[in-house]
Amino acid sequence: MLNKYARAFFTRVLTPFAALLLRLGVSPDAVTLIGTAGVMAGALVFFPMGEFFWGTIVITLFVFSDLVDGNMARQAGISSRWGAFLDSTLDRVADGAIFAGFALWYAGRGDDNILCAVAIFCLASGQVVSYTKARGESIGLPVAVNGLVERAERLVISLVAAGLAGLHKFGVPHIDILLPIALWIVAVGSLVTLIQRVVTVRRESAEADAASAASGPADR
Ligand SMILES: CCCCCCCC/C=C\CCCCCCCC(=O)OC[C@H](COP(=O)(O)O[C@@H]1[C@H](O)[C@H](OP(=O)(O)O)[C@@H](O)[C@H](O)[C@H]1O)OC(=O)CCCCCCC/C=C\CCCCCCCC
Ligand SMILES: Nc1ccn([C@@H]2O[C@H](COP(=O)(O)O)[C@@H](O)[C@H]2O)c(=O)n1
Ligand SMILES: [Mg+2]
Ligand SMILES: [Mg+2]
Repeated sequence: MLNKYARAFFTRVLTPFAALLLRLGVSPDAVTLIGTAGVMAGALVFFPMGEFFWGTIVITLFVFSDLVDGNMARQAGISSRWGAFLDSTLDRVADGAIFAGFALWYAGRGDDNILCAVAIFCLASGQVVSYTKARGESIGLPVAVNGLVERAERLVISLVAAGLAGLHKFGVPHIDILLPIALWIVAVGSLVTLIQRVVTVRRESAEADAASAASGPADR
């Protein structure tokens, strides 16, 4: 949903910045790599220490690089298969670091085995949700469904909650409850999304197999 409705807005806002980076000689690949490194540092340095406010600030500074890199590539007319591969692959790395950061907190000083497990479930299910689309498309299916909770939703729900939960350290009472709530929402939402995508791929592959059986040998 966010990908559909918010992308156009962010494209307008980020286009001048993307143009500036191109004029400075920065490449889209460099933005992809630096953005991922920044997200990883924010998540894996701050979250395991329970510094959710500062971790979220650092991650937010870098996570928008994922919208800037493609914008730069399109403006410069240098969108490439390699760029698409690098972008998607490093998305998985960045997402893994964010939910690993939460899991490490709950495995350590956060001391909550259930929330640690929920964070690990968010990590794994998010990766599988993205994989369903990538694998479905690689076998020639349209995978014409995005589902309830795509990557943008996973990030916005968990990062907004983490940033606000971090205000607990500044004296805001009870606000830390937002992070567990967000993790549960992302976990359940990712499971629903996974089921939506698997059902779609199952239907599309049955249709494609039936069509190729009618016209010749199956191509798998
Ligand atoms: C005192 C208050 C303190 C609180 C501090 C809060 C600070 C702000 C907190 C959070 C901000 C979070 C922003 C997160 C922005 C995410 C942007 C982003 O990178 O989105 C990526 C997304 C997808 O990009 P791609 O097409 O490159 O990726 C594809 C995708 O990953 C597919 O995965 P799948 O969906 O299938 O699982 C893969 O299949 C594919 O391979 C891959 O290529 O981009 C978008 O979706 C574009 C839309 C972005 C919308 C961002 C909205 C941000 C909105 C609000 C944030 C600010 C809110 C502030 C609230 C403050 C509260 C007080
Ligand atoms: N280093 C890069 C990064 C991205 N691309 C191209 O942009 C597409 C992704 O667009 P986003 O707005 O989601 O970043 C991607 O599929 C590539 O075509 C690139 O070429 N090089
Ligand atoms: Mg990108
Ligand atoms: Mg991306």
